[in-house]
Amino acid sequence: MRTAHRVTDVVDAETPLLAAGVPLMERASFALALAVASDLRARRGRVVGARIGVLVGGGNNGGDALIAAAHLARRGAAVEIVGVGRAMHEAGAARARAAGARFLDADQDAGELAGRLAGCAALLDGITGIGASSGLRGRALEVVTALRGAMASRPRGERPWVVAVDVPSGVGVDDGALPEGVLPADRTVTMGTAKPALLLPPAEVAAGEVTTVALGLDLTGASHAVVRLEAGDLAEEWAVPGPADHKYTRGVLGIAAGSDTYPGAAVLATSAAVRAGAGMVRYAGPDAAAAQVLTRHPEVVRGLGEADQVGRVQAWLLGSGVGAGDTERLAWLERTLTHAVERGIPVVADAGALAVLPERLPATVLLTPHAGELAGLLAARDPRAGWDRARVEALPVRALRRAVDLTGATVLLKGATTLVAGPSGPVHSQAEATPWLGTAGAGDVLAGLAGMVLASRAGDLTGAGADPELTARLGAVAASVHGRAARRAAGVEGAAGVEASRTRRAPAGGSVGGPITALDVAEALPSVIRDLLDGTLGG
Ligand SMILES: NC(=O)C1=CN([C@@H]2O[C@H](COP(=O)(O)OP(=O)(O)OC[C@H]3O[C@@H](n4cnc5c(N)ncnc54)[C@H](OP(=O)(O)O)[C@@H]3O)[C@@H](O)[C@H]2O)[C@@H](O)CC1
Ligand SMILES: Nc1ncnc2c1ncn2[C@@H]1O[C@H](COP(=O)(O)OP(=O)(O)O)[C@@H](O)[C@H]1O
Ligand SMILES: [K+]
Repeated sequence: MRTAHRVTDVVDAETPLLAAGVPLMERASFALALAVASDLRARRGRVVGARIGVLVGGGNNGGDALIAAAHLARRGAAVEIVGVGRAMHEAGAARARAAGARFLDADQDAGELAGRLAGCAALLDGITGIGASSGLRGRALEVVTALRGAMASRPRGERPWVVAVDVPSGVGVDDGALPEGVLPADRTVTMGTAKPALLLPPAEVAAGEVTTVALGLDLTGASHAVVRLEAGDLAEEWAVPGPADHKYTRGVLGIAAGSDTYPGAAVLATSAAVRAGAGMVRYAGPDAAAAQVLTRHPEVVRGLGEADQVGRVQAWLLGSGVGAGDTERLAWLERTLTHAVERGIPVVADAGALAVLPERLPATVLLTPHAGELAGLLAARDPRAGWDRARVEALPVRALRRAVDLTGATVLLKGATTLVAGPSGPVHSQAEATPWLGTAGAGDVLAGLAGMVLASRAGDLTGAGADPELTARLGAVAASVHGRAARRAAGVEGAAGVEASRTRRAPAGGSVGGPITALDVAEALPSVIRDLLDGTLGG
């Protein structure tokens, strides 16, 4: 599991150590210099003679960069420092100067400065860290903007290797905002613990590979702001049948997906559920879609009539492939959702079901909108806040939290990185998918998979002693398994592929994969789940 902590928690953990004289900045900057040296050795063979540009702001983030610059200069690098803040960490600057680093004229034309920096072997971004709010300004913004332009005009292989100090300067450290003028890093060396922006869209793409420096911070009392589940965590949450289990104890999922207009959604959602190991699927939908489901999956049981006539289920998937004009189906979904909520049955509410939500929902209802659907939901409930798709994409965590507050439900926001949060607990951020997954019907597969995961753990989700944060965690499990199945189907494999998905770059030396259909994703589920449980799945 990868985790990130909020700025206030990091500051609270640093304060007693600093008061006790623990040299946190020494540790941070030494580790930073080591990381830069090791990247330089890997990329160009040696540190000696390498030209390293260092962008320095006025606070301690600049201090980290300056002391690291001193270490690198002592190892023979040709270090060039550019101050872009109103002040400069004095002790750090003195050490860098004493070690032989050169200070470039900070007032020279930004374009000329940028041209010079763009020719460096490596660049350190030490402008701002956790002490600044989102968005660079002033001279810092001017220099970074010019630098981005200068770097973009060079061939990829001739651009400097960019290392961000703690976070890429200018990101929204806690909310993951990515304003204009952030220098995208190849690596971020983060101090003490990862910061939320390093795991959250849209800022995470600017972080590159993340290296965490252990500073000895005591964060045991601090809650995780962001959690990213890894393969071992998924295996722990996955329900594995034992000898005493049978189809009913393994979980029966009711699926009300598909319509005469979109019958395919029924096939995709049921395929995902049965392939992911549902004890049983009861399909409650129109005749034509049911016929297609049963042709493909004879093991599916048809459920007719109202919710209480369909037969017992441990969870429902409602709404995939039901359009806004399908009033009769929508009314049925609304009645079934009410029925399920009254009985404490977990529900995945997807697509059409998002249009018939009651005012308040329990956390055991998992809403699965994409950004457009979430914008619609927020615009309806929070009309004065001006939510639209672009705003949801720019501030996805804020949008997600707002939707949770307004509904009481657990919300899963689909995207290249999928976010899940409930009324309590962290934001889960899963980035295992491949862009090949952006294909029609992929969401129906996720909905069926998520429904099956909830059905298989229904006993833990409801009743006395149930963990109120489990729905969100299981939503994250489904999103991660869905993304991994997409990668397997597309032929993008390995932990390097996970990292490449997150940073939106091609995996080093690996395959970028190829096209897939939504059904391919469902079909890849059994082998991915098997490998997950065998412990052979990386990342
Ligand atoms: N404490 C320690 O010992 C340890 C601290 N550590 C390190 O310290 C970092 C935190 O340092 P911090 O608290 O000094 O704040 P920091 O991130 O440098 O930002 C403040 C500076 O930014 C400037 N600035 C602000 N907004 C801006 C903007 N929009 N655009 C441009 N500039 C802007 C602001 O300028 P001003 O507003 O004064 O003009 C001020 O100069 C942390 O991330 C980690 O790297 C680690 O080494 C562990 C030990
Ligand atoms: N660029 C991307 N990278 C990774 N995953 C993506 C990308 N674009 C979309 N996805 C995933 O594909 C699925 C699309 O779902 P959705 O938008 O509901 O499509 P549909 O309604 O056609 O099923 C979601 O799980 C989403 O996370
Ligand atoms: K920084």
